[in-house]
Amino acid sequence: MGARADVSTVVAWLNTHGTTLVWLAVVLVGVAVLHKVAKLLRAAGEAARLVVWVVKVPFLGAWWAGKGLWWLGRQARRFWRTSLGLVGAGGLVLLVGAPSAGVVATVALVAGIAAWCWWFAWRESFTRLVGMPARGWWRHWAVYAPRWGRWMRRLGLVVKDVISETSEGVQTVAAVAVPRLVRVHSDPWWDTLHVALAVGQAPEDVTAKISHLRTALRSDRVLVREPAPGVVDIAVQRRDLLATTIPALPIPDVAGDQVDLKAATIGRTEFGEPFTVPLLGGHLLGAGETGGGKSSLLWCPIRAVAPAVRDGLVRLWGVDPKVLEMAMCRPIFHRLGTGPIDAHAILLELLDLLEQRKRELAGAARQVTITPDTPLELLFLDEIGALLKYLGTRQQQAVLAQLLALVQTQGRALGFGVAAFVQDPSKDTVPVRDLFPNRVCLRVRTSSQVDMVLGEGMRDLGALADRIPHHLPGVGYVRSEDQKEALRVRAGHVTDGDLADLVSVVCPDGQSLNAPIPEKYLAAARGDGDGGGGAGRPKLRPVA
Ligand SMILES: Nc1ncnc2c1ncn2[C@@H]1O[C@H](COP(=O)(O)OP(=O)(O)OP(=O)(O)O)[C@@H](O)[C@H]1O
Repeated sequence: MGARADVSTVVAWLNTHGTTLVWLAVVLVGVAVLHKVAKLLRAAGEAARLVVWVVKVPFLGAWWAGKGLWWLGRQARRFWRTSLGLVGAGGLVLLVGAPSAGVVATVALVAGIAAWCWWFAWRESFTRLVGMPARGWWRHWAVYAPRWGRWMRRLGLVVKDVISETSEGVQTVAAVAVPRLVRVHSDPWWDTLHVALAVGQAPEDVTAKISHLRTALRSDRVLVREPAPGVVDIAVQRRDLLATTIPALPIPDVAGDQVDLKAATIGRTEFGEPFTVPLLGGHLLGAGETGGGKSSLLWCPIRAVAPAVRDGLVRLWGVDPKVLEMAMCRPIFHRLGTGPIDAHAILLELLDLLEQRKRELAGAARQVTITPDTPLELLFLDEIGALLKYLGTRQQQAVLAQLLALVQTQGRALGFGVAAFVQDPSKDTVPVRDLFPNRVCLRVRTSSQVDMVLGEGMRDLGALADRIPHHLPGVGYVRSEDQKEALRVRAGHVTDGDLADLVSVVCPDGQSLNAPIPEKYLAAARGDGDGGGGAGRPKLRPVA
């Protein structure tokens, strides 16, 4: 009775839940089937991937091989000398077989002897054709290339392709481009690194790192130039060409009309080239503290044009408040003065000549031709600061500055030039400073004085005139109208003997070219004349 009741209970339960059980079973079987199918598919996928790889590998191999060949081709083209050498050597080995050690040693010995003979007999051509390229190649690969990437990264001279950047500043960088060191040119004094900039860089980025480059390259002097768009030359000084005194250059043994008045050679640049200054068509300002060597900037240009002075194509006018310097060569000066009254009188006379030349040339020419009738009138002002700031009254100084500015602004095309020298180059001392297109900054006291002389930012570009040591008088930096960066230069050292030579060349028969300043101009300068015929020009009161 009890057992029958149990069975009927189970049947009743099954009647109620049978469908559910069937569905459960179906689901379980479904899951099992799916699991099986998934396993089968995975196995098939792996097999398929394998098939894909089997097909892909040859293509990938071909792709990488092609890429490698392309890279090799580019390297072979870039380093064509090395490539040709390797091909030649390889061809030789193929033709005659590998040489024995004895043959290699003999060839090396013969080549060494031949090179030595070449060097001994024709040093210049050997240096140019063998020495410098070999040194450049060696320094490229042994010195610069191994460190190049590291230096560029540390100096921040790389360009990053930033894909994204989080708010915390974390960047995702796809690639880093480093400026390419293309070639190194090397001579005994300088290495010049030709660098191709990366896209995203400007030459100014490199210029801004000059100080850092000096530290990295362990060099006293680094210059950056832009020979072509996207390319910079970084010149690294290895030895200083200006470390030893340069004797005064010989006075040119030529006729006066052969003298180049637009480029008088007065010394040497840091690259061993002639250091020239334009005397016709340009005014020159030389600044430097006491003992800086300003006298060489005075005498070297005069020595350079001495034959033209002798032949009457150049006339020298001088004002020297210190008296001693120019008096050494009084006979070669057309006029020579010492104080503000003399300076004033000389400027009045020059302005009269200038007016006269203006009248003669008006309508006939825009530029004077230098002849004995219309010579180059060169005015030298030693210690212009004394004339414009320290001597005389404020009014006298102001008038002198005004007259000088007139000569400077109107005289260039008419054949009038001014060369002035000063210890303190501030505007306060030399208000006409900006009227000198050519400037030389010898050793100065402060870094700000460098920019005063050479122009804004020139010290940052490497013109460290405030760091010129005391044992290098005559060394300075020059910036002329057509140069962006300042060049380091040294003027020749002019001794008393050289000055005596100068006088004997300019006045061979012993006759002096010097004449006193005409009284009418002196009277005008003192305030008791009519200004030398220069109506309307400012007059000076007598010096107290
Ligand atoms: N180019 C040069 N090379 C080597 N020595 C030089 C050169 N120029 C000048 N000197 C020497 O340096 C010293 C100072 O030179 P210099 O008298 O020209 O200085 P300075 O700038 O005119 O000074 P100051 O303003 O006090 O007259 C002198 O002994 C001179 O012989």
